[in-house]
Amino acid sequence: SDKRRRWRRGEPQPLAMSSPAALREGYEHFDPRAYLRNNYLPPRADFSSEEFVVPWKLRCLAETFASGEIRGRTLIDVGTGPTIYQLLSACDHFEEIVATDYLAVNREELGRWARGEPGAFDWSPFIQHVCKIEGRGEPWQDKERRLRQRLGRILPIDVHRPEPLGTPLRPRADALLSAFCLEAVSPDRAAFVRALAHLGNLLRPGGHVLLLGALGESFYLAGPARLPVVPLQESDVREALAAAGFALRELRTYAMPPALRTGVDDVDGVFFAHAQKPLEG
Ligand SMILES: Nc1ncnc2c1ncn2[C@@H]1O[C@@H](CSCCNC[C@@H]2Cc3ccc([N+](=O)[O-])cc3CN2)[C@@H](O)[C@H]1O
Repeated sequence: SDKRRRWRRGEPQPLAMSSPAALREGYEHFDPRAYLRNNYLPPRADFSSEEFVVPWKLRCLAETFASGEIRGRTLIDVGTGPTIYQLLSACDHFEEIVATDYLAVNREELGRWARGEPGAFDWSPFIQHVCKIEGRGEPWQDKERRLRQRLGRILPIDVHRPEPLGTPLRPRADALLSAFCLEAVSPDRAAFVRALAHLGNLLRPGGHVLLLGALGESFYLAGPARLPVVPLQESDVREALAAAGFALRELRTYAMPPALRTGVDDVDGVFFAHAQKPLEG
């Protein structure tokens, strides 16, 4: 794409902020409610057909956890942001879900939902859809209650640090999930690979990695904030996982339909990767 050619030629990107310091400054203006509105209300939160992006994302996760292979004591979610949809299928298989985010405003938004406080974002359409596709006839309120019970720590994180939590996570997590975070906080592909390698320190050998992310995205809006994103292709994701020492199990991609290209970003598509940290790691 011309975005990529511009990026490859090193031409100045519109509003690109090429350093971690500039990115940090950009995130000072991140508005969680605007971000939720942009991505988790209609038209993107359209559950009427599997061809829409939210059902596609939820199905990737539901199908991956359905086998029961991915389970254990702790799953850590990296760059949770203000969203919990990505944890709905995971929460059946782990005693504790550790949520993390760089911004206090996002950790506070998560806390409001976890405590069932008024004014928290309404995730019930997502919970109802996940219960439907998991096909166990589970009342959505049961799923909501279980995630709230298992959503334990909500911690600050910075993926640019070798120890993203500031101190080593002990015991290390049995699984790690990250949705739309790394490409949105890395100035370039090399930083994306380094961040991915840092996440490896949080995971036990043999642990599973589940990544959801944007393809071909160069910016996104979150209220007053306009954040730069490193545009990734499927091959970049494969190479980054290998470079970070993970063994790829499955990679699926989704092309964003015109109806969902709403101007809140310039996403071309979405990827879902399931990988594993080698046992001898
Ligand atoms: N240094 C850092 N370390 C860790 N987390 C950090 C750091 N800096 C910021 N953060 C944290 O990471 C951020 C995660 S939100 C990033 C948004 N990614 C782009 C956005 C997402 C999205 C969602 C859904 C769909 N779709 O089609 O369904 C498309 C798209 C494409 N646009 C934010 O929570 C920030 O607080």
